[in-house]
Amino acid sequence: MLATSESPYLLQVRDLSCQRDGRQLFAGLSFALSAGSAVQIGGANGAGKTTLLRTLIGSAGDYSGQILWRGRQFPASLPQFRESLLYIGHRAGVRGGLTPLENLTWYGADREAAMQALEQVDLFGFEDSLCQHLSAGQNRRVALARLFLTATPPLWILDEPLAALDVAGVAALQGQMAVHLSRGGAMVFTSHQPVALAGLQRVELADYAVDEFAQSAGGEHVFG
Ligand SMILES: Nc1ncnc2c1ncn2[C@@H]1O[C@H](COP(=O)(O)OP(=O)(O)OP(=O)(O)O)[C@@H](O)[C@H]1O
Repeated sequence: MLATSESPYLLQVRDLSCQRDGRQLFAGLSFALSAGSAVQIGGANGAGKTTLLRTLIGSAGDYSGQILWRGRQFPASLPQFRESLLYIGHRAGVRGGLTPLENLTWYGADREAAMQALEQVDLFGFEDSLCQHLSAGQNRRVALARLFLTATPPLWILDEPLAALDVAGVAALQGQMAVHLSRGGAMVFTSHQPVALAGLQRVELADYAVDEFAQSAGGEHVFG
C-alpha cells in the first residue's frame, strides 16, 4: 500500500489555479490520485498542461490552491514527494553526447536492466549509438525506457509521453502504464490522444478555463 494511514491518496490537488506571466490559465481544478489510478490531462495548445505538470513537480510557483503529497501540503512535503517521483518532461531530457545505454546508466540503472529496458522500447542494436545521431522518436524512446526499468518510483508525471511514437511504441507504452498501475503506482500525464487504461480519470483544462474578459474587467461577471 503506497498511501499513508493518514490519507487514502498519494496526490491531491484542491482548487488549483495557475498563472503564467500574470495571466490566469485555469482555476478551480481538483482531483485526487490513489495507488493504481491515473489522470490524463487534456487541453488545447497553450491551455496550460505543461504549466500544470511543472506546478505539480514543484518547478512553477505561480499558483493558488493546495497540492498535497500523502496528505501533507506542498511545500513541506516536496522532499518526500520528489523521492517518489519520476518526471519525464516535454523535452526528452536525453543527453545527445551519450549513448542510450549511458543515458540510462546515468540515471542509476545497471547495465543489464538498462539493456532490457532498451529492448522493450525497441532500441536493441542502438544502445551504443550517440543519441544525437538518433531520430526524434528514437530519442523519445530513450527517455521513456526509464519507465521500463525494473524498479521505478511510485508516481509518474509524464508530459506528452505518446508524442513522436509510432503505433507499436504507443502500444508498448500503454502496456507499461497498465503494468505500473497494476503494481500500485500512480500517474499524471498529458496527451492529445485517447488512452485506454483501467482506472483512468480525464481532466479537460477547457472545463477550468478562466473568462479572460471577466479577468480584464477585474474579475466581475459583467453579463451576470
Ligand atoms: N516560455 C514561455 N515564456 C512565457 N510564457 C509562456 C512560455 N511557454 C508558455 N507560456 C505561456 O503559458 C501558457 C501555457 O503554456 P503551456 O506550455 O503550459 O501550455 P500547454 O497546454 O502545455 O501547450 P502545448 O499543448 O502547446 O504544449 C501559454 O499559453 C503561454 O501563454
